[in-house]
Amino acid sequence: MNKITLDFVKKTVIPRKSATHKGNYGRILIIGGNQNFGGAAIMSATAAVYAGAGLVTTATDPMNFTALHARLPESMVLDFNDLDALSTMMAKMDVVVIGPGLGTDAPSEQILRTVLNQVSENQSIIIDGSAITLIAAKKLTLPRQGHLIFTPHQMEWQRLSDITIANQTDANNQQALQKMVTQNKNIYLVLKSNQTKVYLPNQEIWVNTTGNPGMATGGSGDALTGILAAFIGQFKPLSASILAGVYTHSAVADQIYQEQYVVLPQRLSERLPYFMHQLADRSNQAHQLGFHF
Ligand SMILES: NC(=O)C1=CN([C@@H]2O[C@H](COP(=O)(O)OP(=O)(O)OC[C@H]3O[C@@H](n4cnc5c(N)ncnc54)[C@H](O)[C@@H]3O)[C@@H](O)[C@H]2O)[C@@H](O)CC1
Ligand SMILES: Nc1ncnc2c1ncn2[C@@H]1O[C@H](COP(=O)(O)OP(=O)(O)O)[C@@H](O)[C@H]1O
Ligand SMILES: [Mg+2]
Repeated sequence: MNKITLDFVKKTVIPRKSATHKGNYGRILIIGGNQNFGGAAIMSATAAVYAGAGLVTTATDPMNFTALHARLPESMVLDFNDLDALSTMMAKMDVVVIGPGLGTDAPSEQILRTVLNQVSENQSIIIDGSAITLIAAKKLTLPRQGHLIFTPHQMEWQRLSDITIANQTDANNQQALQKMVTQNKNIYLVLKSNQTKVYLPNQEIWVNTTGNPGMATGGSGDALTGILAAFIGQFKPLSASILAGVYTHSAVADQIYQEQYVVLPQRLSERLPYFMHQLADRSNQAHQLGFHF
């Protein structure tokens, strides 16, 4: 089993080049946040912005526009009920997150179907939360094109794979993935738990080495989706960006957990730019990230 370590992550999160602009660091679309779960979309978008995404647009229920603008003016907004506008926007995006707080009612399903139908070859789609629950419940067909990154927690993976949590062994999980590969051969599985594992299309399995129970609070997974989107939009190759994102999310949480009983996702996002600065700091030969601020 491969372990995601700090040295590995430092090879992926590299210093920025001078002759670049926001268009070089990923156009990200976050789709989620219905009238009950607006916070999920806001936490995902916040993490994406703080993890360095070049441009972030949040497609959500208009009820959330004011809160989102007030908390995160860096994000543009779109009414996710306007399916034509959503389709047009999808076509311009490098990375799409669908699911945080999307909900599972009929309008949510229409939004998800619209998005799955629009995925193009070079896009990466992070499929989380309600989107996973809906794909499982409605047996939706996966897009043939694009890179699909599923980020279920164990219960969501149970719904999608039909494997009970107790039986989610590597062998069983790989078998379920093989069935999904008949629909799309570029499927990545980030199976979240107290010991998150990442299953790559080349059959490698990577286990995360960071994380703590302070993260067991609503919104931690929403923040992960934003970090993954931002990393995929900025760094290469795709597999390394996913692994680095998983590590960074929990490594920042570990720093907070040294001082705080619970790791609030908003606090986690605030620290991302500091942590990434340290990761990319080539003068820091000691490879130590035990700083406090
Ligand atoms: N502030 C917000 O707006 C929030 C919205 N959320 C959204 O709410 C929707 C429903 O997601 P939920 O995950 O809350 O509900 P789910 O019903 O999908 O899953 C939660 C259930 O799974 C069980 N479970 C078993 N193993 C687990 C594991 N390893 N990690 C987490 N749960 C595990 C839990 O005990 C619980 O019964 C999603 O769209 C999600 O994005 C959540 O992210 C919470 C915060
Ligand atoms: N006890 C724990 N130890 C380590 N990581 C945890 C623990 N509990 C939760 N996490 C992490 O927090 C995140 C929770 O994701 P998720 O359940 O989707 O949250 P939400 O949907 O509320 O945002 C995952 O990244 C998971 O690995
Ligand atoms: Mg979740």
